[in-house]
Amino acid sequence: MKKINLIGSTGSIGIQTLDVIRSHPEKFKLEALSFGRNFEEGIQQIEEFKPALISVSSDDIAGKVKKEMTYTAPVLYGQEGLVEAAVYGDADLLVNAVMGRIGLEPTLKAIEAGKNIAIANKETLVTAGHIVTEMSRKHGVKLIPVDSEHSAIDQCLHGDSEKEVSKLILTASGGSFRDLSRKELENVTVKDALKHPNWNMGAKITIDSATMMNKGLEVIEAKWLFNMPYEKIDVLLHKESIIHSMVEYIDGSILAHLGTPDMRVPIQYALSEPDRLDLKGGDRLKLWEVGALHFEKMDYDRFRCLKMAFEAGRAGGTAPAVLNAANEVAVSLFLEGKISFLEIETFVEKALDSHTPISNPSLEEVLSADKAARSSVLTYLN
Ligand SMILES: NC(=O)C1=CN([C@@H]2O[C@H](COP(=O)(O)OP(=O)(O)OC[C@H]3O[C@@H](n4cnc5c(N)ncnc54)[C@H](OP(=O)(O)O)[C@@H]3O)[C@@H](O)[C@H]2O)C=CC1
Ligand SMILES: CC(=O)[C@@H](O)[C@H](O)COP(=O)(O)O
Ligand SMILES: [Mn+2]
Repeated sequence: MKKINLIGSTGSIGIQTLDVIRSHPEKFKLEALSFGRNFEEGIQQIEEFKPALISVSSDDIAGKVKKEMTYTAPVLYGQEGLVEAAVYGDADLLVNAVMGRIGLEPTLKAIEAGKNIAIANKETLVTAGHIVTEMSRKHGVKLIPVDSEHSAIDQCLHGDSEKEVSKLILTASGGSFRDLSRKELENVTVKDALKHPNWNMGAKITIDSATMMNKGLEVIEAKWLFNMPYEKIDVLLHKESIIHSMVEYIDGSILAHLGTPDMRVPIQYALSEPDRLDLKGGDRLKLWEVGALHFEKMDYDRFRCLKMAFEAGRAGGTAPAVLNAANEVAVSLFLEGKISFLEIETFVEKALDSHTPISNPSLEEVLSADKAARSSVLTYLN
């Protein structure tokens, strides 16, 4: 029986993680659970899974939970509570399904506590990949990808040596606006941006897919998860999201991972690897129904966020933390209707232009670059 701590339980990845746990009660047990503000979803999860520790974003939500729950367990809140939920008890695995850089501290603390990490929270690896990977090596814990592309690559690699790999090929759907020109992007709405063609995900990552920043963050995530130089990471436009990613070997062979766009597949694999379990429910891929798969070379002028992410990744040091922090703030401003879609990339570009990266930064230097980038983006509003 694998014991699991889950942070971000009420989000898209969190809910699907609980679905996997629910469908294999003989394999998985939920120990601790953390969510933010979604009380309705959270209280149902608490009553169903009866975790031994709960954490929420604030004191007022914690009060509501304590009043409503029908058994006794500690209910913590805030950043401290989030960390406590991540490191709780003798869980074997932390599933990090929170959105954004807030996932960094619980990840580091869980690594120190010797927990393997199933990581959906890509912002953590983008912000401080060098620290997270170094600490996981030091403490002998595994970083198991949940992101569909990285799970696909992990499954293709199957432990193969880096030396035999010539390229990791990340596929990109193109997001909600893939067929629009840059001119047409000037007036797109939040509502339209939130309509991803293939995946049903949280709001922030759906906007990241539309700007192609998601793929940029994934390039940096791949660099850290697979210890690959940027020269060996490529992105290919593939509008069907059927091939989740590929690995090209030095002899020219390419291995690809295919499946329906269903995040329960990589989530379940991250929980059970190296074993595979039945996927209960969900469609099987019927290639005769799909008919044809399409591929296009990436246009870096059209998708400038992807270009910026490659540049920030290559610059290294604190640059990826600034890219991520500026993007988190810009996306939330867009979702609040305060800036236009194209201003997301303009704001991120400005934050990167005004930042001089520090190489091999400490955690404090990373967090201070992150904080400064968040404040500077707000000043671009006026
Ligand atoms: N969705 C997907 O299919 C994929 C997502 N990812 C990555 O996984 C991560 C999660 O994405 P997704 O599930 O879409 O995001 P969602 O926005 O759907 O969910 C985010 C979760 O984090 C919780 N949360 C937010 N703030 C806090 C806080 N202060 N304390 C505790 N919990 C908090 C939210 O709680 P609440 O809602 O209760 O406030 C929610 O449970 C992201 O990094 C994303 O890039 C990667 C691949 C695919
Ligand atoms: C499901 C998942 O992993 C997302 O990151 C997805 O890949 C988004 O798709 P695109 O960024 O390719 O549009
Ligand atoms: Mn992905």
